[in-house]
Amino acid sequence: MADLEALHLTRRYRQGDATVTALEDFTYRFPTGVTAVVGPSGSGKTTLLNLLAGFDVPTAGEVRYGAVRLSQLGEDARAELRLRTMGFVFQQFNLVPTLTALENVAFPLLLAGWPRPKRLERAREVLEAVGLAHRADHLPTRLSGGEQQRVAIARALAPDPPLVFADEPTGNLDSASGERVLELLLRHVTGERRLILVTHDPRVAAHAERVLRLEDGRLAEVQASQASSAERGR
Ligand SMILES: Nc1ncnc2c1ncn2[C@@H]1O[C@H](COP(=O)(O)OP(=O)(O)OP(=O)(O)O)[C@@H](O)[C@H]1O
Repeated sequence: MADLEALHLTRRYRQGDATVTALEDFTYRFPTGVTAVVGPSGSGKTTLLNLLAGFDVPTAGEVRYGAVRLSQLGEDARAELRLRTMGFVFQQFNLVPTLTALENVAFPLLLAGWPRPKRLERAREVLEAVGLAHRADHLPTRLSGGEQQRVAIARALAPDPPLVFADEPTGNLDSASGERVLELLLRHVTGERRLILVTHDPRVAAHAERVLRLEDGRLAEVQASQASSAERGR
């Protein structure tokens, strides 16, 4: 995948007469592999993710994917770019409650225009990879939290995106389920792929090759972690 770079990224919100600076002058070129983003509550982690994914537009600065400047794309083009290149895993799973596990996983493939037999085949394959082939026909309410998050991961990974964003993916899970979910995500990040992982949990951040620490909306520190690609069998 093309380089991913944030340049002087700044996001301010107006709140009545006051201005809140959620992110200020954030510049970083994201290498391939796993990057964790840590920092206290309110330090700008989710704001950063939303800007990198083009869900939100910066007040100043920009995000570049290779030659593409995200801020020069309209909303539809950003949505299209997300469909083609990005996967998302959130703390709240965000599965569609009226769709089965299989249909949830196949959903982004439907949006991307895959024909039905191909998308069902791929969805089955990815559900199998997260150990949930036997739950394919279940609605999310009939799955445990850990299982729901594994379905969400299968959904994020089904189109084989080169860039995956995960915002506190283990935040709602017990430690055993959290470990399993994390392992599934990490397994995907080979070659030129990137995983950008927001977390409060130092045990989760320890799996990243580098840890970015935000403080008051600023990039306060970039720390190389002990985790290495070799360690993860890449
Ligand atoms: N839509 C908004 N309107 C106004 N202020 C906002 C908005 N979104 C975020 N903020 C403010 O921007 C700052 C950064 O918020 P952000 O959600 O990015 O932090 P975070 O590090 O992800 O926090 P947490 O760990 O609690 O999720 C906070 O002060 C927050 O209150």
